[in-house]
Amino acid sequence: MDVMEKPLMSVRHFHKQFGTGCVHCKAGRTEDLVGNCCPHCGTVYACRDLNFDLYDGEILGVVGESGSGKSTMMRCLYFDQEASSGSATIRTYKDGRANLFTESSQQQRFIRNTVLGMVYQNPYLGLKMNFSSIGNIAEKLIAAGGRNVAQMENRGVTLLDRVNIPAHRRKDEPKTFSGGMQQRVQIAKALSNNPPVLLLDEVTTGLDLSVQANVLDLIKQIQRESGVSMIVVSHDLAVIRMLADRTIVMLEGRIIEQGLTDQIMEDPQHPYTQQLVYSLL
Ligand SMILES: Nc1ncnc2c1ncn2[C@@H]1O[C@H](COP(=O)(O)OP(=O)(O)OP(=O)(O)O)[C@@H](O)[C@H]1O
Repeated sequence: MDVMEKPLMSVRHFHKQFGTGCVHCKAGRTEDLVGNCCPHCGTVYACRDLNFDLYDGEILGVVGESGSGKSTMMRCLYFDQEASSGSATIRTYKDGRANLFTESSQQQRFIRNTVLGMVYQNPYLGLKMNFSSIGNIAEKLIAAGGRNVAQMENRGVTLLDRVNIPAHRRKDEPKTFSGGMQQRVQIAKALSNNPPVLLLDEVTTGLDLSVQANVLDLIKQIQRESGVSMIVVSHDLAVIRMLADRTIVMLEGRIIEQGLTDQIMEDPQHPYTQQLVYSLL
């Protein structure tokens, strides 16, 4: 990555809270909260003033303990939840001039179908379990305006082959697949419209170690071959170390450290990051 290049995606002052806040916590200042929560009104400040960039062809890792706000950030970036404030822009969408968070729901649907791909930890969120695998891919292609059945079928075959789903299982429903296979179908579906940005939220959590390694290898290989930029969330620093060029460390809704993954591994600055890194040794 050239540090002078223009980011593909930029997130600025992104904030997400659950609850309206009260006189004690209105500003969401750290000193008024217990962890990420106001002890007076119970408002949760899940993401606070997050600022980061994603560059072309890079994998950006987001690591942090359970409850640090990682999934909330991903859900807001994919419009599953509404951001409370802040902005997200993507250079390939309206020349990077539109705040994705404030676009109309129709435009957000368009962005989901053409600019972003999402792979959830829970494949039930990303797949229609009663559709065939190839049908899941066709669904996404149709949502983005695809109408030519033969072309969609070809695309589905190519993608399922790409993620190593055997040809004779293309017509099978993902509910009959193993966890690793379901994640691979999700990845194929997320890639179907060649989005410039892929979001992956704890995609290997809960899988056996060998299956996990297989999915991680696939992600790395896809990134190398297609050059798609990715944001990869995991509570597991080992996963992030394996995948990410740069890493963001989150704690209680805030970014406490960010930089090159190698640098963070070799010289963690924040005591929480130090703890994470030392626990790997
Ligand atoms: N719908 C909700 N209503 C209230 N609080 C919520 C809601 N969703 C998430 N939170 C809170 O927001 C904070 C961040 O949760 P989030 O799921 O983003 O964390 P995480 O880092 O992804 O952890 P995990 O990996 O365990 O999901 C937590 O304190 C959580 O309890």
